[in-house]
Amino acid sequence: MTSPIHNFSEIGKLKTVLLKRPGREIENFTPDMMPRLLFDDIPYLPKAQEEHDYFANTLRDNGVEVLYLEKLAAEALDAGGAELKDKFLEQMLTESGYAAGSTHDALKEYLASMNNQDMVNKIMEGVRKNEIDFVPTDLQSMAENENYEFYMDPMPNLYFTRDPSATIGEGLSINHMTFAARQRESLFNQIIIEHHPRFANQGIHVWRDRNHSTRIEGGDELVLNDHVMAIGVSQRTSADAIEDIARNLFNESNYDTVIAIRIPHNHAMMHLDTVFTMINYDQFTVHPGILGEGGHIDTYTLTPGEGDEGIHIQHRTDLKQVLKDALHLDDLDLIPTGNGDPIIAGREQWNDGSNTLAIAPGVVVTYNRNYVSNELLRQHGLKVLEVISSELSRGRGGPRCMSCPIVREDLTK
Ligand SMILES: NC(=O)NCCC[C@H](N)C(=O)O
Repeated sequence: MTSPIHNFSEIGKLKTVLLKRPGREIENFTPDMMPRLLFDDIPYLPKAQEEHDYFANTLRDNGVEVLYLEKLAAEALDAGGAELKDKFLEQMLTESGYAAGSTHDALKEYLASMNNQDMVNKIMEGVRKNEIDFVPTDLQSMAENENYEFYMDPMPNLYFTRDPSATIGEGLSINHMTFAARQRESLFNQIIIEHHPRFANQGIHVWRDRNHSTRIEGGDELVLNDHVMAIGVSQRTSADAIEDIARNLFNESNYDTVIAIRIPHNHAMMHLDTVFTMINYDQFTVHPGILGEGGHIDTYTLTPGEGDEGIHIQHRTDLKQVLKDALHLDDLDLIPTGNGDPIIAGREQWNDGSNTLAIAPGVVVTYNRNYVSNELLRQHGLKVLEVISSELSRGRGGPRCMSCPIVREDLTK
């Protein structure tokens, strides 16, 4: 049986990818909600959709099948029938703060009356109070949220499909994410894997599910090859979650090495892939701002062994040598974002200059606005496909963040 998920590298020719076309959720909020929703500005939706379609078409033009999260979620619900729709709604409402009570009942009636696609879109874009003709009588609505406009918040970060789940080999992690603004997102991934005809009952391994208190996000999970991963210890991914997934991978898959890389814990660099990506067999982008004196950074290589609960950990700080050893390479090209200039590097990293999506070894998709980093990539021999990025970048994510690979061809060397 061919697995519907097959992803053994960061750079193998991309065959199928999961995207989310930005919808009303990216403009259904006010400036004072932005920090909590992890946005830095209010995007202009028609332009963001145009840019996203350009991104999707760039992938299609290069032989990639594009799947859409919102469509798969509705199809999964169609496949699961009335029972699944009810179960999903109960879970979504509970995770939105309404486990029971009159507001729960009104929201459930409102959402359940829609067809599955409309319901999925509505949940994603958020439910405002003025949409439902109902006067709440429960204490939560009366005493806590009286002046708040929303019953259910929008989920504007959904177009960063990289993060709520991450494909690894012929399986995936379905992630418990850090901030409330994103925690409901992975429920869509869960119903797709469990109920969509393309994925359900196909023996897909879930290396780690979303029912955890410890945190991990896909932007930190890099599949370097068919047995080595790199995972960021970051604002969004905790060390205990890395140990947990490493243990599961060591026990249940061919993965035998996880390199945990500690990066600064801040909004601009919230995931490892905002500062470090693999783009060819022996080439990586790296933001100079994560490297200390002499190019050092804390790395912890986890392998099966006799340490804590069967894991051996080696601490080293020479990133280049750590990668060369793990990938059995004689040399390695670490390409600095912004060509190492501190002002350009800081500026371009902010707009995802390090966040490249490799669609084949040495072929990358990047934002056009990062022209210094793009030119440098070309000088280092890469083929760079630029996509437009004025509105999409306001959410603080680039081409890798906006894509979840489902199938990549295996590497040939
Ligand atoms: N992999 C990524 O780095 N994704 C970007 C996520 C941006 C989003 N606004 C967030 O803060 O979660």
